[in-house]
Amino acid sequence: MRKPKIVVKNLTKYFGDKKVLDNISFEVYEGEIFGLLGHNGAGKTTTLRIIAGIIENYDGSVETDGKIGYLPEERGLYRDEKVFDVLKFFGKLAGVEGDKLVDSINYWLNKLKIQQYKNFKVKELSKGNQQKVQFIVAVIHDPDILILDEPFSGLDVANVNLLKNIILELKEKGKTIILSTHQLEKIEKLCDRILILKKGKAIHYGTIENICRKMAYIEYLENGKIVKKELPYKDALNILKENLEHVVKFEVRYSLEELFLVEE
Ligand SMILES: Nc1ncnc2c1ncn2[C@@H]1O[C@H](COP(=O)(O)OP(=O)(O)OP(=O)(O)O)[C@@H](O)[C@H]1O
Repeated sequence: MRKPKIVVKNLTKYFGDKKVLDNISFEVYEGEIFGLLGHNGAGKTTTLRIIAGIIENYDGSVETDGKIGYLPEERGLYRDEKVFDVLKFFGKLAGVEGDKLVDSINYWLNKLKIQQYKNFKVKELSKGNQQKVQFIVAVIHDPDILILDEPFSGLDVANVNLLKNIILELKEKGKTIILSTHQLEKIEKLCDRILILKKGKAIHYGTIENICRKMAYIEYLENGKIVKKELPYKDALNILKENLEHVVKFEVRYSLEELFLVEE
């Protein structure tokens, strides 16, 4: 049995009269990357803020087991201070001291490829690099559970990949990661399981394979020309059988897109 590190049961949250979370339940296991998906306003940030302990007033129960690191959606750092000093400040706040803190800061600055900005003021950094500093704030105290609200927003492709690899490495180390995004293509290959929120309701919960329609991408030769198609798995399989010697490429894919984008 895998150990749950986050257990959310019947979570309901109102802001005034407005119900923004409606009876949400899910678990996140140790060593798992869990994705919260949904359009703007679906309730992702509210869910993460509750798990992080920032919002305390809600119905239902939320249990976490371990030290938490949190990357908020609204990034906020001391802009006039130097990167190193900001990290030292937040590290101390999170209970890390002395050489251990300095080592941790340097480790993460190198890892995120921003060591050269160590003595720059935060405001002198690009938005993407500021975001990396904020990410370091979330991991500086070596948390067991990492809560990342829209970690990829504002990053270019190279940095999205850099951060993805770091998240995968943290998972390998047994960390539990929950992240939110409204850009499903960013997490399709990253998350072990997902929860799709729609207007405060959980509409799908499980592995991407179970939630999504199984599709296939196929490339085959027809009359000397290459035909490229993405179609339902079963149909692709038929083409594969009929054109076995002409098939160049066959890949199984999962279409989250359709399901995610459907509006009532
Ligand atoms: N402090 C607040 N006071 C009142 N309403 C709020 C507050 N915080 C969030 N809401 C409302 O709750 C709903 C859910 O917001 P939330 O930020 O959780 O969604 P989200 O899925 O994270 O969206 P986004 O991708 O835009 O951040 C929205 O309708 C939002 O306007």
